[in-house]
Order: sequence, then structure tokens, then C-alpha cells
Amino acid sequence: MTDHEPTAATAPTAALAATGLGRKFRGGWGLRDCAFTLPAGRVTALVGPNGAGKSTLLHLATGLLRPTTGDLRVFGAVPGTPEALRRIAFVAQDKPLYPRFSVKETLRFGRRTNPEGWDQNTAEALVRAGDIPLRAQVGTLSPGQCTRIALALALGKRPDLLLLDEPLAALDPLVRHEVMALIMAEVAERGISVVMSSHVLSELENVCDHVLLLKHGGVRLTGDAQRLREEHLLITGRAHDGTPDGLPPGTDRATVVEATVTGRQVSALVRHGGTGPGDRWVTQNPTLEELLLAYLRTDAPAAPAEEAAA
Ligand SMILES: Nc1ncnc2c1ncn2[C@@H]1O[C@H](COP(=O)(O)OP(=O)(O)OP(=O)(O)O)[C@@H](O)[C@H]1O
Repeated sequence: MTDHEPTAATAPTAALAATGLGRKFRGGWGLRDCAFTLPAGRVTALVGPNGAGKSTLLHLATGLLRPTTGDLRVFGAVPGTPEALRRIAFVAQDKPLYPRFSVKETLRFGRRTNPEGWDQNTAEALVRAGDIPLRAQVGTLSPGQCTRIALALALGKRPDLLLLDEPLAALDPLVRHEVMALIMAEVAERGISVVMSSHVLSELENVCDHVLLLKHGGVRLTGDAQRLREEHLLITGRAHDGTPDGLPPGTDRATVVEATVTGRQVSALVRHGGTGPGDRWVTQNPTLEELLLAYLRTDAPAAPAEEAAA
């Protein structure tokens, strides 16, 4: 070991770490045999089709659900314990706020339920920045304003890990942009960790630096976003007549994530070390959106090992 290698005592603890994690419901497995590490201080995009297990994972992290198999840790602590609860804040899809409360009463409720470390200034500043009067009744607010109140409650708690379940759904583009900027400001100022589930891949491009893509309840792709982009190539060229996927016969199919033939042209996303396209192929690294879309659309081949991407 060199002087600079982290020891167990100095190594940063992961914001979320899972091994063999599974959760079974009456209808079947919502999550199954998941293993991943989400580093602290990063913004993780939690992506997957409907029913992939994203909400199930977030509910396991908050302690609202318990795992059927395996283990999940929040900064090394068991979800639902006081130690874990103190460090996380969760903004759920349905943002359960009391409609009869005023905004002021809602923030007071936040302070009462988080007596240690509640930051009234942060919470109020967020509300005021959205031009929401403190005396307004929550039930009269727009969905965008409710999202802002839910975020004010979450960030007023001064969490180390912010869990967001589709926070931008049902918001107009301007408010989406505003809310995202607000979350990013908190990340920049306080270095908090964020895990954000979203179906709007284009919005994740500039804000997320880590990826956890779930499919059919399992981990399909995970790792550092930039490194994953660099480990893949988008290749385009003239389709080969003799193969069903249009790629040259010598192509290592195990590295092809997706190949699409349009007219006489084939485009493919491949993992490095594979195809070795010839001179007549145009190659470039995919954007994060292109990478995620290809993995969302297809099931094979197996995702790169997490350790290769970590
Ligand atoms: N409380 C529950 N009871 C029974 N089945 C459940 C429950 N919660 C989730 N499931 C099932 O577990 C699977 C994963 O659901 P989950 O809500 O975690 O997916 P998701 O990725 O968040 O989907 P979406 O993008 O639609 O929000 C689905 O098949 C769902 O029907």
C-alpha cells in the first residue's frame, strides 16, 4: 500500500451501497440481486423503464420498505435507523404535504420533526425565491410551487443525501430548469450527494456524474458517467449485406449494445475493445442520453462490470 491509498479508516463511505439486494412483493420481485456503490458527493441518475424498481430502491433507502434479501447501507448505516434517517431527505413522487397547512405552518412542521440541524433560513430562502407567500395555503399552490415547498422541507433538514423520485414530473420547462438549478446550487455549496430518478434523460446530461440504470428489477449499467461514455463508441457506416445486424462478420457481438440499420447505413453502440471499425466507419463517444437510451432499449449484452467503471 502507498502513503496515498485510503485505509478503511480514511476511505470515504459510499452514499448508498447494496449487495445482493432484493425486494419481493406479492406479484413478484420489484428488485432482485442488485449490487452497486454510489459514491458520496456525487449526483447519481437513477434511470429505468416503468416498473424497473427505481421507487422500490428509494423506499428501501429511506427505510419505508425492508429488503427481502441482501443488504443496503446509507453512509454505512442501516436504512430506517436514526443514524441513517438523520442524514437523508426524500422527496417522493406524490409529495405528501398537508393541503390545509399554510407554507409557514409547513416549515414549522419541518422544524418540529427535525429538531437537530433544521435550517430555517435555507428553507425560507427557497420558498421566497419562488415568490410563494409564507401565508399561502398549500392546497392552493400549483404543482411547481408544491415541488418547491417539498424541496424546501428536504433541504431545510440539511441532509447529506437527497433522494428525489422524479422531482420534475408535471412541471413546466421553466420551473423544471429553476428547480434543477436550485438542487445543483445545493450540491455545489454543500457537496451533498443526490440520487435522482428521472425519465427525462436530456435533463440528466449536464447535472449527473454517476449512473445507476435498472431494468427488470436488476442493475443493467452503473458507474461514473464520463467514464462510461469514454468506454463506449457510437459507430456509423455502410451496412454489411451479409449480416442481419449490418455489422461486418468479424464483429465481436458480445461488445455490441445496440445496432440499428436505416436504409444502407448501420449505427451501433459498442463497448471498447470490441468491433474495431475500419477506416470507413465514423466513430464518436456517445452522449449520456445516447448511452442510456441504448441500454434502456436493449437487454443484451451484459453491462460492463461496475468495478471497471467505478
Ligand atoms: N407496494 C407494492 N406492492 C406490490 N408490487 C409493488 C409495490 N411497489 C412496487 N411494486 C412492483 O415492483 C416493481 C417495481 O416498481 P417500482 O415502482 O419500484 O418501479 P419504478 O421503476 O419506480 O417505476 P415508474 O418509473 O413507473 O415509477 C413493479 O413491478 C411494481 O408493480
